[in-house]
Amino acid sequence: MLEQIDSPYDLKKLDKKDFLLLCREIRQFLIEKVSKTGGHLASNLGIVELTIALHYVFDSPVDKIIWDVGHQCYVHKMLTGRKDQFDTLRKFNGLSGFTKRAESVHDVFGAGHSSTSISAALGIAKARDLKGEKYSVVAVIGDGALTGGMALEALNDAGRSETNLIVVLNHNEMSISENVGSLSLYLSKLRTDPTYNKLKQEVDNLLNIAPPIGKSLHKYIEKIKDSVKQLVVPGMFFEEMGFTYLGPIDGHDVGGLIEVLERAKRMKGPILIHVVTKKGKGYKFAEKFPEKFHSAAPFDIQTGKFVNEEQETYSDVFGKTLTEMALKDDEIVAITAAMPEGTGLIHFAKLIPERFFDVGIAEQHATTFAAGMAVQGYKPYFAVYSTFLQRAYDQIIHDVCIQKLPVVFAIDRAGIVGEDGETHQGVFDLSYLRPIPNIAIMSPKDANELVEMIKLSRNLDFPVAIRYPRGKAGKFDITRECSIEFGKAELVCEGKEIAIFALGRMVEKALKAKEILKASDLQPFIVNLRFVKPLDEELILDISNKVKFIVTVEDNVIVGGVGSAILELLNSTGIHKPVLRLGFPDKFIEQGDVESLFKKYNLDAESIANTILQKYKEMR
Ligand SMILES: Cc1ncc(C[n+]2csc(CCOP(=O)(O)OP(=O)(O)O)c2C)c(N)n1
Ligand SMILES: CC(=O)[C@@H](O)[C@H](O)COP(=O)(O)O
Ligand SMILES: [Mg+2]
Repeated sequence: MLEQIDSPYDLKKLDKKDFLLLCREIRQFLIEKVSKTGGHLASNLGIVELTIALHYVFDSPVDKIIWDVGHQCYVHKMLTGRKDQFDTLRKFNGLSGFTKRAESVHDVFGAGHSSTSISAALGIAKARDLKGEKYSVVAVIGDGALTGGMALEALNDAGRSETNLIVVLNHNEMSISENVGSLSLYLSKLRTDPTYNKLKQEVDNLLNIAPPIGKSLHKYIEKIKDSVKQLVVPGMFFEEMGFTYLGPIDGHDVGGLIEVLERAKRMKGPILIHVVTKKGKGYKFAEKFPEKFHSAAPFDIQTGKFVNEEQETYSDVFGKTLTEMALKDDEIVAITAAMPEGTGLIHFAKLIPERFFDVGIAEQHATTFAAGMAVQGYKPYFAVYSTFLQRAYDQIIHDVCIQKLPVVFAIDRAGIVGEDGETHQGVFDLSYLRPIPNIAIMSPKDANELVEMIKLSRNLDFPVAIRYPRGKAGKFDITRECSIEFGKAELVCEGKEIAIFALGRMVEKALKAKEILKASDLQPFIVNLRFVKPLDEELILDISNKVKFIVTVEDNVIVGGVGSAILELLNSTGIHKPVLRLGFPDKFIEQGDVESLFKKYNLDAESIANTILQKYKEMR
């Protein structure tokens, strides 16, 4: 079946009875490919039937299908002519793991971050109406993504509009972890309440025989239908927001899905279709552990085991250290915006559930919620990926920093993250945090320093950001006492003529570059900066005065990063020496494995050494 499909048009030629086999083939394909490349397996396994039905009923790219987050778009990519590229999924120069406008006309709106689809869809629908054009606009959003503020803002706006717009809610009761919040409970109630479903079905059936009955009777039945809903499911959230609610629908029955989508296509105004699916469907390990197979590393299909599973990550170091501290310290609270596994806070959640808060995909709310807890004397640690904290910029400024509240931002996935690509690279946090008054920013060179920084942050009574990378951490000692002094850098090796000021994981690369430079008789000073704000001005100026030229190395964009901070410092103190700032250029960094990307952007040890050598030669 799959062989025959290179476009949605091919799908429409299939007999509906063939869909069962097609679904099986698609699942097999996904499991085989993702077991090698890694990727968002569980979400895609769950959305096979829905994607087929969507492409069967709608005419992409004339009709617009907008995927929220975009992590569940693999089947969509397979059906829109990209299945032959799956060996390159998420690789350097390969197929993106998200929707991407540059990749296909069928990817109407690019994504990676959550909860944008309804806003984008409403914008597209309004543009269509202004231009007097005719096509359907469909947003596909998960129940996790629906916990994001933007999705609710968009529902609020769309519901009161007369715009023709279809929102398909893919309800699998999972975000990455179990979904949270009252909306999630409400959806579960809709999904499981048999009385409601039966009554509703009966009324719906009555309505479906509308032609023979008069207009007034039809209206009357509509009214009854509304009252029944009111009676049985108080609130009817979506209908009261102005949407026509259709559902819940079995999301693994292609025929049923096609029927409801066709019906929705003919209806006017904003429609919400509630589709019930199982995350991970069709692969027993993904069904059992959907959170592990959400963003899966390569794995063995037979055993479901991941490659390198045992090694601990920076996130584990953070989670375990904070848990250890919080077991002895009642004031520590931990907050995540739907990332308990990814941030390592799962360790905390298991042992201290009463002081662990998963607020849903709601980074803005999480930040101000942390501020509120700090006002009441708690010490909140909000663990969040660098890229997702971008969402909460005003909350950091307005709610935390202006009030100088002692919230700690544990910024995970800082620097490049690799395969998730440009939407997820954490290369802006230094630049967006540095200008904010009252916040301290630090970054450990290794896992042990991370342990110490977390301990140091406990007694700082102002906002703090600790940034650390994605990935394996190496050995660490959780009992390590804090030997780091606030605002002080570490002189790692003495040298002459050249100074390298490096931050975080770039310290290791600077040290390797120093080894390479030995062959050219160069011996730079190496400074582990530790602090971006405040900078260790004394040490930086002292070393800068001793050398001919200065190099800064960071895994942030150069614009506004720590190199810029040092340049500003030197400038303000009248030291005018050449400063070579190494970091990421002023562009979005593409997907690929982290080491290839470091190489491409001349940030691997060898390239750093070469660039320094070249600069040194130019100066002589
Ligand atoms: C702003 C933002 N925060 C967090 C994430 C991480 N994230 C990606 S997918 C996801 C869960 C989405 O759940 P849902 O929408 O229900 O989709 P499912 O995987 O269940 O199909 C999360 C938390 C993100 N992409 N964007
Ligand atoms: C789609 C999304 O935003 C997450 O699933 C993300 O891809 C997870 O990244 P990690 O694999 O680094 O936890
Ligand atoms: Mg979900």
